[in-house]
Amino acid sequence: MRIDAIELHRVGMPLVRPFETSFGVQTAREVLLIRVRTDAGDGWGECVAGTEPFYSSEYVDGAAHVIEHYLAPTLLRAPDVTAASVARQLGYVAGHRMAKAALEAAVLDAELRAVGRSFGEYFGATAEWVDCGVSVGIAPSIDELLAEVAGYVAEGYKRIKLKVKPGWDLEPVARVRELLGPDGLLQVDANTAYTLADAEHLKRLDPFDLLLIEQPFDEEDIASHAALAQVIETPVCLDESILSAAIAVDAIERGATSIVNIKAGRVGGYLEALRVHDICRELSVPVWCGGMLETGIGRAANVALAALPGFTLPGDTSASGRYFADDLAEPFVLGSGEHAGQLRVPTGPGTGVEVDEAFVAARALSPHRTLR
Ligand SMILES: O=C(O)CCC(=O)N[C@@H](C(=O)O)c1ccccc1
Repeated sequence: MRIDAIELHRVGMPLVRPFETSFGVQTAREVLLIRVRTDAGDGWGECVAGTEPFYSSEYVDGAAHVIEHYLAPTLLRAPDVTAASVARQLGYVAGHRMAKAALEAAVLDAELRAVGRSFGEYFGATAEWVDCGVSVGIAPSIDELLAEVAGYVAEGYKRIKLKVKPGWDLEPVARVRELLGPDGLLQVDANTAYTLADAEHLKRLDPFDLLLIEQPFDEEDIASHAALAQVIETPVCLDESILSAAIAVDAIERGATSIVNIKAGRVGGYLEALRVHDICRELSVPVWCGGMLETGIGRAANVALAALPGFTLPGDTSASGRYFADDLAEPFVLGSGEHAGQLRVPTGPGTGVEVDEAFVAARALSPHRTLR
């Protein structure tokens, strides 16, 4: 395809409730959306970089800058661009995986819409519905945490993930385990808030039969995660550390992770996410789909990804209403009956969602940029 223009849209989306993690509190998403205009039609992609460089080194202003000054000009100059060529064409720029992923996703959306294929069909999805978990932030009090969790259980979510940090871990986990009962699926996410010195403390989570403990240590400290895995029963799962399929293999082979959280934006795009899925499947390592508070664009793509056979654990593919009162596309709503706690995999061309351009314009934080 020839890319004629690349649009950058900055949209403000308030969260239905504050979302607190070990690295801060979010009350809104400032999301960068990409629309590519090609000779085969348009496509939308979503950049998962947050407003601040706290989850990773990427942040939305940086992503917009590197797209405007490096990545978009390269694709606009190229005589032919396909989703499969984007990573190679942009490889001369180091890092900036979330920015690259947004462009690749937009190109993939345009490419697949042009031939009437869905993301799910292109990825090799084997399910029509995916099991959904939900991520629960650090709460002002235990009672407020329990009320929020009870609400999600009532909505049918298949798995609860609690954000933890030093001082907010054992008691919240104990109380939520009590609320869920012994069979409820429960896991925790530390977002690098601990160090190996906390190993004995983290071992005290073992009696609560957690599915996993996610990213307890610094994203570059693979060795400490391997050491922790030797002393605790709870399986260790990496998120921030896993930037590519190659790093996933290294972490798995070093015993640092026995379950992998896959986020397309973190690894540079959905095509690399497929490679992570495939290598984890070969190594018999379960994966699940992480979330970055995506709008309907990224949420649709994540649900399609989560429909692959290696995604055997419920992911953070929650209903749109978990985060947003209104979304830029038809909201994702949990199924009922036999599909309780599940989201249906979109079957329309590309992501399968139609972006409400009036919504995007109305929520624009600044005039959109059109690069040619
Ligand atoms: O369900 C979601 O989309 C959010 C899931 C979630 O907890 N995401 C966390 C994470 O550390 O994985 C996150 C949120 C915002 C920004 C970065 C990371």
